[in-house]
Amino acid sequence: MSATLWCVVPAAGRGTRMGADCPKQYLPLAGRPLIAHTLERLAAHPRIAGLVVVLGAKDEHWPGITTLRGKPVRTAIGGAERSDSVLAGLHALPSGVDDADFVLVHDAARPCVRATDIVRLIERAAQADGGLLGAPLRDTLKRADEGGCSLATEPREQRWRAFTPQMFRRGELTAALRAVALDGRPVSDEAMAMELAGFRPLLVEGAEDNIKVTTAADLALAEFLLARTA
Ligand SMILES: Nc1ccn([C@@H]2O[C@H](COP(=O)(O)OP(=O)(O)OP(=O)(O)O)[C@@H](O)[C@H]2O)c(=O)n1
Ligand SMILES: C[C@](O)(CO)[C@H](O)COP(=O)(O)O
Repeated sequence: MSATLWCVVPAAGRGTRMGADCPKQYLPLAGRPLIAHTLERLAAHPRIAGLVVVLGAKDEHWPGITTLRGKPVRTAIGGAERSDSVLAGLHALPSGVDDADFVLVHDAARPCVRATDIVRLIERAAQADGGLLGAPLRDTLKRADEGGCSLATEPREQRWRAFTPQMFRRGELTAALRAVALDGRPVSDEAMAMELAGFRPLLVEGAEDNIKVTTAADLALAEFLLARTA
């Protein structure tokens, strides 16, 4: 396996759940746009060769960088769904990234990812069909009715929360995402597309502070977490 991998960074979302006046990946966080923290962490990682950042079609915030920490930064234009954006990012990888090469996919909205978790994912998922960072559910899980009342308690055994990065071979992931796009089947992460294609991605436990910034409350938590690992 190559010593370094390229990373596709889906950053074409609108951040509707955040309810801000700009896409959440450009909101200020500890004095810089949220996306800057994520890209900095990825570009600084010794196992990452370069980045493909997937932008919204009318993204007026992107600063137009082409290198970061001496690593190449390419861009692509995303689509309506996150999976469309990831597929666009895979197409924008350099020709030197073969179909058999592993690539990483990491949400722009996850700025707190730990370098050690990325290493563990790369080392372990390369021994499998690829894999993803995640954490076993540790809280009781409830199924709610429309009124917000608890209907039942769901089993939490063998239930994990999926994070990113997720890591798969370029060719296999591209084919899996193309297949679900053709079927019009929504997938919420790369691993779901790979599962549907018959693969069994390895779940690699990572730190639960690898949060996805989705609502305003997450911004304050992300700021606290970034300060801890500054
Ligand atoms: N069509 C899309 C949708 C999402 N994303 C990216 O995928 C990551 C995770 O998605 P999410 O947290 O859902 O971001 P948004 O789609 O922007 O949020 P919302 O669902 O609240 O609009 C984010 O970095 C987002 O920018 C993307 O590249 N293309
Ligand atoms: C990919 C992901 O971050 C794994 O938890 C998640 O599925 C993204 O979902 P979203 O609804 O696009 O935020």
